[in-house]
Amino acid sequence: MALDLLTVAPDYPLDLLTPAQMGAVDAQAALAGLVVFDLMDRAGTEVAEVVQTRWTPRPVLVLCGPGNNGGDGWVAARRLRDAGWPVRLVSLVPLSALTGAAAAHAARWSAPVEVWEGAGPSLGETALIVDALFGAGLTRPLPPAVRRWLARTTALPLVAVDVPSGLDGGTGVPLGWAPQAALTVTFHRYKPGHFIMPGKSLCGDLHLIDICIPANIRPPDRIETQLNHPRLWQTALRPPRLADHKFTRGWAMIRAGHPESGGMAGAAILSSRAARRVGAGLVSLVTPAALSDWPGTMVTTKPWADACAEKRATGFLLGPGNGVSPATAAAVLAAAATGAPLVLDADALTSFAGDADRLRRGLAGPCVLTPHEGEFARLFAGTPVDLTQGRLSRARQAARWMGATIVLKGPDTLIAHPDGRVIVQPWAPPALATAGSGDVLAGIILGLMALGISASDAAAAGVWLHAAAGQRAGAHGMIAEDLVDFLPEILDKFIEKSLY
Ligand SMILES: NC(=O)C1=CN([C@@H]2O[C@H](COP(=O)(O)OP(=O)(O)OC[C@H]3O[C@@H](n4cnc5c(N)ncnc54)[C@H](OP(=O)(O)O)[C@@H]3O)[C@@H](O)[C@H]2O)[C@@H](O)CC1
Ligand SMILES: Nc1ncnc2c1ncn2[C@@H]1O[C@H](COP(=O)(O)OP(=O)(O)O)[C@@H](O)[C@H]1O
Ligand SMILES: [K+]
Repeated sequence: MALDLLTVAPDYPLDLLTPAQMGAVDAQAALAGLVVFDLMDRAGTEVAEVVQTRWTPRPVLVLCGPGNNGGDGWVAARRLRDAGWPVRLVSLVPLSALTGAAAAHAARWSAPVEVWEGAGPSLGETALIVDALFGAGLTRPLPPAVRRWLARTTALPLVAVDVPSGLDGGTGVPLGWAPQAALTVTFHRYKPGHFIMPGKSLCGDLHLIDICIPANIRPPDRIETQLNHPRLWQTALRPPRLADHKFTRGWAMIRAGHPESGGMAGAAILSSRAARRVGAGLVSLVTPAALSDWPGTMVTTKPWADACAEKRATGFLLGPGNGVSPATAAAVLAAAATGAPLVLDADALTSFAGDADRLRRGLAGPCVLTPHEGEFARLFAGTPVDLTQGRLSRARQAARWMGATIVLKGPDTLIAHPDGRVIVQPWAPPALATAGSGDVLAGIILGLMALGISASDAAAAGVWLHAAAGQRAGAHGMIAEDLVDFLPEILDKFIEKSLY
């Protein structure tokens, strides 16, 4: 699912349901009188529709599993055959093993059935595979023969029903292995695994189908994972007000590195530009070297302790180009002790590698940590965070343990809050993978927090605005410096107009 990030109100359901929550919704739907046979009919019919929209008629092989995912496959096969497509249907289990709605739909299939044997079916003329083997709630790896067969057919496009079979819909992590889909068609609500790597990549293009389960049928427990959306944070963004002066719009302090201490001053400069562009009233680069940047950026060579003592400071950022050192760690703890909003990135995180508990104990106010995978692994090694888990679980554990918002960056940036909620931002142009783009993100989040926006809103809004700037900058030739220049026009779309 591609998305225009410059759209203020894109239309998609935010809630991501775990397989257990989806199961609970199914059960409640049944209690409410919805018939599984009908839901399956709609699901399989829509799969066939999507296939016909994307491909011209061609020999298709539909693989049906033992459960309801397989049931969807029987319906899709029937619809494609009715539409004149050459369809082969392969059932993983003998038909006598099917139950419920899947068995009922299998009974409506009037053409030959191949039952899986040994190494699996021959491919023959097959030009397209529909994978209706297992759904998002798979709890164990694919049978080895199925895995080997699927691994041999990678040259053919594969349409996954609900998820590529083998992918854990709750985490985005394959249970051992899952095939690469060209297209995944899922039902009622997206699952976390559709958006979290490597699941996001394995699903290919995503289609969400409304199978007419009413929206008021919800799982009994709290939905803890959501897609990012402007409506989560848009009202927190505020225009300049008539009575504002620069100090009411926040004063952000950024610690800049010194080349002699292994630091790179350019990173902090990028952050300062971004913090200013999102509206912080004043931004100071606190630096041991004499830096020059945009004339409106305040540059001071005073000691970091003096910056921390500035009572009017409303936010601190440490890390970009700071150098990994005990001095950086000490500077972080000094800023943290003020209780003012804090953003920690890059070297500020790595300076606590092996000693994350010291950072945890030092945090006294709202804090956002913005690690990429490498920084995350270094910081949380040796903590209770289980680094063998997938990104969603790790980000969630880390935020809970640290008591801070964690922005785990990547093509599927996760914004995890200490209360267990995780916001997923699966849309970001890969051109953002360029040095300095993370420094811009840290500066955006800092600027928003310095304006008085909460850590959770600043992180979610910041990640969106950063990705939108990347999208606006275009696919080619974008450098981190460019991102900052697109922020004004992007903010203009998202912030209500100022009256004065
Ligand atoms: N309302 C909705 O949302 C709707 C949902 N719909 C569809 O339902 C799908 C979910 O269906 P589902 O719960 O039946 O799960 P699914 O994966 O098809 O089968 C589980 C079966 O597989 C078996 N099994 C598991 N692993 C195995 C293995 N490695 N090797 C062998 N067997 C294994 C397992 O056996 P068991 O673990 O009990 O031994 C069980 O029998 C969902 O993805 C969507 O496509 C639609 O119909 C429209 C309405
Ligand atoms: N493949 C990708 N697709 C989308 N966004 C990406 C991708 N790779 C990196 N990004 C984003 O680019 C930024 C890179 O940040 P980071 O790794 O800290 O770079 P730097 O430290 O050089 O500024 C992050 O916001 C990250 O989410
Ligand atoms: K499947």
